[in-house]
Amino acid sequence: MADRLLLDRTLLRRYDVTGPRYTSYPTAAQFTETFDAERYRERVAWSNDDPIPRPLSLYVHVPFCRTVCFYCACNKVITANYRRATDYLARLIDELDLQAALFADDRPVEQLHLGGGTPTYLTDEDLASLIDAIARRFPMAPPAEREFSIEVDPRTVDRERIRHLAALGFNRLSLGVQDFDADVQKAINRMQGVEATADIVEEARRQGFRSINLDLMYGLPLQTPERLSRTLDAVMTMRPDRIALYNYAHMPQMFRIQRQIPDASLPEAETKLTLLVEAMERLSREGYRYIGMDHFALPGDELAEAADNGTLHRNFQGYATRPDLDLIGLGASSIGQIGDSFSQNVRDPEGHAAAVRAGELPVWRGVELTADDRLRRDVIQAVMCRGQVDYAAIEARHTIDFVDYFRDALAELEPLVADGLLTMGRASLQVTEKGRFFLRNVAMPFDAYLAASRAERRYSRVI
Ligand SMILES: C=Cc1c2[nH]c(c1C)Cc1[nH]c(c(CCC(=O)O)c1C)Cc1[nH]c(c(C)c1CCC(=O)O)Cc1[nH]c(c(C)c1C=C)C2
Ligand SMILES: C[C@H]1O[C@@H](n2cnc3c(N)ncnc32)[C@H](O)[C@@H]1O
Ligand code: MET
Ligand code: SF4
Repeated sequence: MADRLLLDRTLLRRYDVTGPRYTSYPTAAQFTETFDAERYRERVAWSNDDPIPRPLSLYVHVPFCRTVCFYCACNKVITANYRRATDYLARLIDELDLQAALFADDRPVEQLHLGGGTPTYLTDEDLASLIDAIARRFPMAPPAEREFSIEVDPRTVDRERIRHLAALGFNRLSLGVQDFDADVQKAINRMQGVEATADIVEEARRQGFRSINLDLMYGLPLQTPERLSRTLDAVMTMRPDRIALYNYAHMPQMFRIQRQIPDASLPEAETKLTLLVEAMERLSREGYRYIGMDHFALPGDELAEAADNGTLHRNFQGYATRPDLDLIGLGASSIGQIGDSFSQNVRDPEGHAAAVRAGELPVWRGVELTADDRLRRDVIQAVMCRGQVDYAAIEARHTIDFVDYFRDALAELEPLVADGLLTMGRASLQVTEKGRFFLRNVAMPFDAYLAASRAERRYSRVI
């Protein structure tokens, strides 16, 4: 790998257009209500009939938080009333009953992810009963084959709680940090000490967690290159296996709470570029590999190895190392993927509760992939995960003539070739070192839905 990052500010400006993040294709914007609970049940039945039963991945959404962070774009409910969590947990168990009845019993749970909101809003006892409820209804893969991860708000846990999470079988952690500067923290309503965070990372290491991720953000109010640099000093003392560095998407018309962040407190476009470039250069100097999009990993981490081996995959959690698990989404707003279909639950906990109480799956919307969707998904995955598209491989899987089918897309990519972001041969296209930072710009011409959704301007910018 090049020891110097080829991040070019001119190119960053030129390619800062709006676009999806391709955690799925089609993206959630293409989900419709014609895909309902009935269709979901049908898809699960088909998936049970596959000759090789696919193992399962479970995502459980826990929407509660004690306090609100002003930047937050997640689906969450801020409450100090723990009864809401108790009630929600009971409804999750109702939903587990409905789901477990659909799946054949030769399909073990190999992956479990608790996300939010704040899963650690739940007490140790309630987290234990949630895991227990899952294990009573689904066969669990043997411990060595399990990947159990949880999003942890460091402000809600201590060393003892980390030991408890390890005892429950969790082997991966993702910690929210964002920025350690006190002024930035005040501006985002998230006070969080370096030492408490470092303690948690240390305890997680001691407990043998396989991978520890820290979430950081750039473009936050009052953030300066100096402040972000000091945050990175602190982060480097912890040396997490993975780092997610998200671009703060400020969309106050869509996320009301962001109105607490005055526009004037946000860094200007040029400063934001400096924040990104300097942070990326720093992470690179510190030995982190750039995986793609917002993700970095230390060499040794499974994500970095998958990137090297070309076995990386993209899913709703970002990048992943395993393909071909069927994903069951549980809880409000969660997304599932069964074979060639996606589905999403209703967004609000009340709607979720009403459905499962009535004995109905809380499916809100979804999509079944057409042959064209599957083809384009394959190409977009190749771009996002390997930075390379081998035409013959795609042709073999989808019986098309690549150059003929994607004539328009390839023409749209010509300017990117001219800018040195990719090379195009007769048999393949290849993203260059310089182009790695613009994966979604390379993927976008292959997206058949983009023209329409772009008109609605619903996506955040690349930088
Ligand atoms: C972990 C929580 C997050 C979820 N999404 C995001 C976070 C941090 C980030 C995010 N999601 C959206 C945007 C804006 C535009 C973009 O980059 O695509 C950002 C920064 C899209 C979005 N998320 C929700 C809504 C209503 C929208 C806009 C409409 C759309 O594009 O479909 C709410 C929402 N976010 C998350 C979930 C599970 C959820 C509820 C359905 C996760
Ligand atoms: C799950 C992670 O998503 C990130 N996150 C939360 N809200 C936003 C936003 N508006 N823009 C970008 N990233 C965000 C935080 O880093 C959090 O830890
Ligand atoms: N709520 C947790 C935190 O902020 C996890 C990331 S945000 C969904 O730390
Ligand atoms: S960032 Fe995490 S803790 Fe903060 S409001 Fe969003 S979900 Fe809750």
